[in-house]
Amino acid sequence: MSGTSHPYAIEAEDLGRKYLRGWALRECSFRLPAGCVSALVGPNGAGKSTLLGIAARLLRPTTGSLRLFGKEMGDPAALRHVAFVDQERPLYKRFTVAETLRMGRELNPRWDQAAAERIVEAGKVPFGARVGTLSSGQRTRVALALAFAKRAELLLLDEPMADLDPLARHELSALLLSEAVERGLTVLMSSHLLSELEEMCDHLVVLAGARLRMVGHVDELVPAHRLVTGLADPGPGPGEGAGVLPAGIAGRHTVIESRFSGRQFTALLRTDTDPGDAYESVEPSLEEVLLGYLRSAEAPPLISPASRLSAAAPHAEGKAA
Ligand SMILES: Nc1ncnc2c1ncn2[C@@H]1O[C@H](COP(=O)(O)OP(=O)(O)OP(=O)(O)O)[C@@H](O)[C@H]1O
Repeated sequence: MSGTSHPYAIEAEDLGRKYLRGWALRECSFRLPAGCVSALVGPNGAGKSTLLGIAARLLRPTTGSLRLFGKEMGDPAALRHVAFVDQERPLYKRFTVAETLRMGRELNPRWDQAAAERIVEAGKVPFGARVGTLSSGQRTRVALALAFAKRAELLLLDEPMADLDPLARHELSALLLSEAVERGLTVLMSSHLLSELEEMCDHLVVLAGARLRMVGHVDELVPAHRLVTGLADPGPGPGEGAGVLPAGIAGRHTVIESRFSGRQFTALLRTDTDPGDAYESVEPSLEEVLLGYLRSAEAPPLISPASRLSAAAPHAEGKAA
């Protein structure tokens, strides 16, 4: 069972991190409900590791604040709830696997040695091997064993599956899901493998160009869209392209993305009304929605009502704008 009864694992308010080259993360405000398994998605350089690093308190934000289970980041109690698996898997290379687990046991009062050993054994990683001699997938497994055995309520995982083989991915994602259900564990994991995320995650945080593009439960995000095809209106003049979106589409719905092929258009719309019989309209897949938001930087972001800081919540109401 979760040791905290707070409804939100993460509440980020105007969170930003600036480097000399520019913003790595900017104006990031959202909240992540406790108990969800959330995919952190976005292109290379979008700001995913930066967000995870701030949440793990390895990076200081330049702007804004972040609460973990209602506790401000400066509160040492906040960090007890969190385990982080860094993209680089920083482990002591000279330690053996057994020594690494012993270190975990000594540093963490809620340490679950049996869980750590199970995860290591399932990958046939020798306990006597030095970490520096392990393959990258084996090191990932040891890092995940440390994170799981800490018995944290929030797991922050930076590309946890990237160097695991398909069997290990399957096994460890099943473990994540069962822990999430049994212990009310919250997971925020970055990945580029959408197919893998679709099976595992019930929630999405999408970043592009350092800004939030989409946040919410998959069940809320996908049905808020329609993928519409139909005949385009003629373009404004010769040489201006094949056509434009019909006024009934462009004027009545939020167009996330549109494409033209001959006289046909295909548009991803954010809408709760049917575009009408003149068009063919289907619910898009998660991948179609995600790619639409990632390709169209100018499309307005979608932060679901439950993921907005301004939504009704006893502790957040005072801060809502
Ligand atoms: N220490 C740093 N100094 C300067 N710029 C940095 C630093 N760390 C990150 N950045 C920049 O911040 C931006 C966001 O980087 P970040 O690592 O958060 O992206 P990411 O979404 O995790 O990317 P990837 O999918 O490639 O891992 C990038 O443009 C990156 O170059």
